[in-house]
Amino acid sequence: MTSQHQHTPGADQIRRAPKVLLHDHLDGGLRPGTIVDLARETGYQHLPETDPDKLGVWFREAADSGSLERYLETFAHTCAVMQTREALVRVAAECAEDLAEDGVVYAEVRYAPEQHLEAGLTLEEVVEAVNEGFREGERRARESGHRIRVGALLTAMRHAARALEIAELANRYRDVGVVGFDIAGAEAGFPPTRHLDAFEYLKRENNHFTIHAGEAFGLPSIWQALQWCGADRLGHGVRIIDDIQVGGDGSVKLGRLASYVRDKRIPLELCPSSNLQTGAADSYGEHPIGLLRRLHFRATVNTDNRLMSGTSMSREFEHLVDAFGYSLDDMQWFTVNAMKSAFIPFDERLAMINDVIKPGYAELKSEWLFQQTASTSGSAVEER
Ligand SMILES: O=c1[nH]cnc2c1ncn2[C@H]1C[C@H](O)[C@@H](CO)O1
Ligand SMILES: [Zn+2]
Repeated sequence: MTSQHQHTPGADQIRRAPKVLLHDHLDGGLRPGTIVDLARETGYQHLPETDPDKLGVWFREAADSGSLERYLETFAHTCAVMQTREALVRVAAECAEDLAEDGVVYAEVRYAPEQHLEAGLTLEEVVEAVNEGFREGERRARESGHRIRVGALLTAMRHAARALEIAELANRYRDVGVVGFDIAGAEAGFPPTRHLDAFEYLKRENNHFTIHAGEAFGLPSIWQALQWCGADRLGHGVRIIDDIQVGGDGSVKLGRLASYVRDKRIPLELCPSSNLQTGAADSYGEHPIGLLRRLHFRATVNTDNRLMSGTSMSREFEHLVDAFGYSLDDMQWFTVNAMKSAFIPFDERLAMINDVIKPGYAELKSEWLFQQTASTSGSAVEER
C-alpha cells in the first residue's frame, strides 16, 4: 500500500493545502479584466489588447522572452493603470482575495511606491491605499470562508536612486501593514551595493529586507547581497546552484558561498515559472529547486508575477509535483520553510505553523489515509 507520506497530491488537494507566499509583486498579479477596466476609467490608451483573455495571453507571451530586461518591460502597462488611490485599493484587495481563494494563508506582497506617483499621489498615500486594499481583501476573503494575512514589502528600483527614501518609508509604516523592504529591477549592471546606505539604515533600525539577487546575474550578486548588504533573504537566489558541483557518481560539493547560504539557513525565494521565462532554468524538471530541496537549503516556492507567468501558488506546486513527484510532506516542508522565513514576529510565525499549517496538512493527509482504507479494504486478503 502506498504510504500517506508518498501520496502525490492532486490539483484539488494542492489548492486546499495551506500555502505561504513570500515573493509576489502587486504590479505583476493584476486580473486582466481589472487592467482593462482601469485603463478605460483612467484614459490609458496603450494597452496592447482590450479583451481580457487576449490581454492575459499577451502578458504571458511578452514575458516569455528569456531576458529579464524584456520581461520587465511588460510592467509599464500594469503600473500605468495603478496611479490612483481607487486603482491601488482595488488591485490590492483583489490580490488578497485571489491569493486566499488559492489557499494562501500568509503572503508578503511587494511593490515599488515610487512607480505610482504619476498622477500626483505621495509615497505615503500610495502605501496607505495599498494597505487599505489588503485589509479590504482580507475581509472579503473571510466573508467567503477563507483566511489570509497579507503584509507589504516596499521595493526600491535598483536603477533609480530612491532606495534610502523608500527604506525610510518602510520603517515609518512598520507595524502598520508593511513588514519589510526589497530592491528589484534589472540586475546586471545594477549591483545591490549601489544602495548600501538604505541597507545600513534598515539594519540600524533592526528592520528586515530581502534583495532580488542571483536571478539574471550569478554568484557575485548573491555574495554582495549577503556579505555587503546583509540581506535577510534572497529574492530568487536560484543561481547559488553555480556554487554547487554534482559529480558523475552523485556526490555533491558545496563552495564557500553555497555552504554559507545553507549553514546560515538563508531563505531562497525561488520562483520556478518566472525563472523559465527569464532564462534562469530550461524546464521544471531541471530547475535547481529539486537539488536545493534535496540538500536541505531553506528553499521556498513563490509566484513572482502571477499575471506574467499565468500562475498561482497552486500552479507552481502542481508543476513541482509533476516534475519531482513531491508529496504533501514535501509541500508542507516548503510551506513551513516559508513561514519560518517571513518578516513578522517569531511568535506569530510559530502560531501560523502550529495552528494553521500543520493542522491543514494533517487534515489533508488524514483524508487521504481514510480514502486509502476505504479503497483497499476489499483487497485486504490479496494484500496479505
Ligand atoms: O523577477 C523580477 N526580478 C527583478 N525585478 C522584478 C521582478 N519581477 C518584478 N520586478 C520589478 C518590476 C516591478 O515593477 C517592480 C516592483 O514590483 O519589480
Ligand atoms: Zn521578483
